[in-house]
Amino acid sequence: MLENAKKITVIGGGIWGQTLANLARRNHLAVRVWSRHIGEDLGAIIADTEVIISAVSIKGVVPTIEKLQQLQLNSRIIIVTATKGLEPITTRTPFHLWNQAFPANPLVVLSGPNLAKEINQGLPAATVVASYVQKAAILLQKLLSGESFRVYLNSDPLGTELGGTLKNVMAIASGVCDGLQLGTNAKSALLTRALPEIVRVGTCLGGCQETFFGLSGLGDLLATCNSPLSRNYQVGYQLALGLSLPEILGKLEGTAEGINTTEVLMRIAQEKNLYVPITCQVDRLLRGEISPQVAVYELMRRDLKAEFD
Ligand SMILES: NC(=O)C1=CN([C@@H]2O[C@H](COP(=O)(O)OP(=O)(O)OC[C@H]3O[C@@H](n4cnc5c(N)ncnc54)[C@H](O)[C@@H]3O)[C@@H](O)[C@H]2O)C=CC1
Ligand SMILES: O=C(CO)COP(=O)(O)O
Repeated sequence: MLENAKKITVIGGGIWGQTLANLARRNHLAVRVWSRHIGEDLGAIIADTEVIISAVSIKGVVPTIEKLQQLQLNSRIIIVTATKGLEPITTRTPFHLWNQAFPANPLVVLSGPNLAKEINQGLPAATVVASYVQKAAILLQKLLSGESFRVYLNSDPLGTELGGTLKNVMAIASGVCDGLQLGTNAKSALLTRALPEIVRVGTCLGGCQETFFGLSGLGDLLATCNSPLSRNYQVGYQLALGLSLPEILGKLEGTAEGINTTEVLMRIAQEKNLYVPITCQVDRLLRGEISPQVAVYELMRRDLKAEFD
């Protein structure tokens, strides 16, 4: 099978795009990385490509799609989306946007607990490739799997994508929890309550409940909410230390998608009448309306309720 994928093009030269390219190179595949800064002709690069992996941040998804639409993409090319975010204007996920633009191409979502820096060090990690086109997901599984990178299949691309997207909001909350030194009980309560919030939103947007308990859901929630390597966690942590958002973003390496996701998710929640208490406090905090301490207080003083309802 591997020999059939002669060429992979990764779009997005950030740390995640580079990491995915390295994983494919470890399997001796011919990989090109294209980013808007390199000035190379994307049309020439994808001329004989069989797989395109999009690893741009959410703000780059629509521009990337528009660029590829001008290039009359061959419908046999497998498109893989590795972005974790919600498009601000349409509130849609990257899977929706890619599917709408290229309905004839096999489309795969790649998402999981994948802190790029750890993967680049060769530390063991696992991820999920999800698609309605099983053959395409199986090919991706073979192309990227290796000794230190284990790739699982899933047939729920939307749920796989939403788990990775929604946990970024929770990672900001988790960073606040650690930055304020609220303790292990608080952290455990936060992460455990974060999961049903993710499931509530994720199933409403079309994901399967089961998916959110897997690697791309709970797995990524645990990784991102517990690691200083996560940019989203760092945003929350540093807000708790008293830094302002512009100060934090000025020094942050790469994108913290949870900031945009929180804003978009609040609009979705209002429109669909979804109960999202943690997201709501993260939103008020990011807007500068409340302090981290008040966000915690507001979460604790809500009406008492049953654990499962
Ligand atoms: N860094 C990580 O550990 C992981 C990141 N991700 C996700 O992958 C995506 C990219 O993450 P990183 O590489 O870390 O971010 P990054 O900030 O390092 O890179 C973002 C990339 O998107 C491109 N981009 C941004 N706006 C664009 C535009 N308008 N047109 C074309 N390209 C544009 C940038 O040039 C850059 O190549 C994010 O959605 C992130 O959540 C997923 C798994 C792991
Ligand atoms: O998605 C990630 C790990 O799975 C990366 O998290 P950050 O974007 O918060 O760095």
